[in-house]
Amino acid sequence: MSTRVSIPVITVDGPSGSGKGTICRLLAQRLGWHLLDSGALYRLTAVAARHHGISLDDEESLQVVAAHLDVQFLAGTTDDVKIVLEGEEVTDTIRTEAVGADASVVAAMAPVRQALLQRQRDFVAAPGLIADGRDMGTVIFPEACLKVYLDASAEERGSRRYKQLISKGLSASLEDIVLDLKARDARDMNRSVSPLKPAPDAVILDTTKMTIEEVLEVVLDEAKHKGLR
Ligand SMILES: Nc1ncnc2c1ncn2[C@@H]1O[C@H](COP(=O)(O)OP(=O)(O)OP(=O)(O)O)[C@@H](O)[C@H]1O
Ligand SMILES: Nc1ccn([C@H]2C[C@H](O)[C@@H](COP(=O)(O)O)O2)c(=O)n1
Repeated sequence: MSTRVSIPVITVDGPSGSGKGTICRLLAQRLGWHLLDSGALYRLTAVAARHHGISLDDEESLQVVAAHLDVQFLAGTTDDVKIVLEGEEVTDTIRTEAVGADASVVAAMAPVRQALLQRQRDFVAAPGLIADGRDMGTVIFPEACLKVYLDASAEERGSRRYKQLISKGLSASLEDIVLDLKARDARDMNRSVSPLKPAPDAVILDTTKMTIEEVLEVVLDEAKHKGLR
C-alpha cells in the first residue's frame, strides 16, 4: 500500500446526514490540515457518466469514467472549494439528492471503487489529512491515527437534510427525505464491496442529540489524546 504513513490521517465515516462533511471541514480548519471529500468523487463519477450518456448499470464504462475523471478542486477556504468537471463548474450540481442517489449506485461497484482508490490516497499531504467518507477507516486509510464513526437516527438525519434544503430555498418533503436516506443506508451498508461500517478501532459517536460544536469538541479531544494537536 502506498499511503504515506508518516503524515497523519484522521478518518470520519458514517451514513448520510450524520454530520461528516460539517465536522471534517471544521476539523480541517482548526488543525490546518487538508481535506478529502471522497463522496464527491462518487458523485462526480455519476455526473460524468450522465454527461456521456453512460447507463448506471454499465460497470465497465463506469470504471473507465472513474479512472479518467477530469476534475479540479479549486481551493479557496475549506468552506469554499470550487469543483470543476471537464471544464464545467459542478460545485452545486453534484450536491443534489438525485446525484446523491446515483452516486450510491455507482459506489456499490467494485471496479469503480478500485478505480478511485489511489486517487483518494494521493490526497495525503503534510501536515495532515482529514478524510470524509464511508470506508476511509476500513479500506482507504486502515493505518489512520484516529478513526471516527458518526451516526444519528434516520429521523434526525432526515430533519437536518430537510432544514438544509429549505434554507437553500428548495422545496422538500421530510417523509421522502427519510425514506431516501433509509434506502441509501441500506445500499451503502449491504453492498458486498467496502460496505459502510465502523472500523473495529473507530471512536463511535451517536450525534442524534449532540450539537455540531459538541461533536467537534469530542473529536478534537480524541485528537489531543493521540498527540495530533
Ligand atoms: N450535530 C448536528 N446537529 C445538528 N445539525 C447538524 C449536526 N451535524 C450536522 N448537521 C447539519 O446536518 C446537515 C448535514 O450535515 P453534513 O452535510 O455534514 O452530513 P454528511 O454526513 O456529510 O452527509 P453526506 O454524507 O450526505 O454528505 C448540515 O446542514 C449540517 O449543518
Ligand atoms: N468513501 C465513500 C464515500 C461515499 N460513498 C457513497 C455513499 C453515498 O451514497 C455517495 C455520496 O456520498 P456523500 O457525498 O453523500 O458522502 O457515495 C461511498 O460509497 N464511499
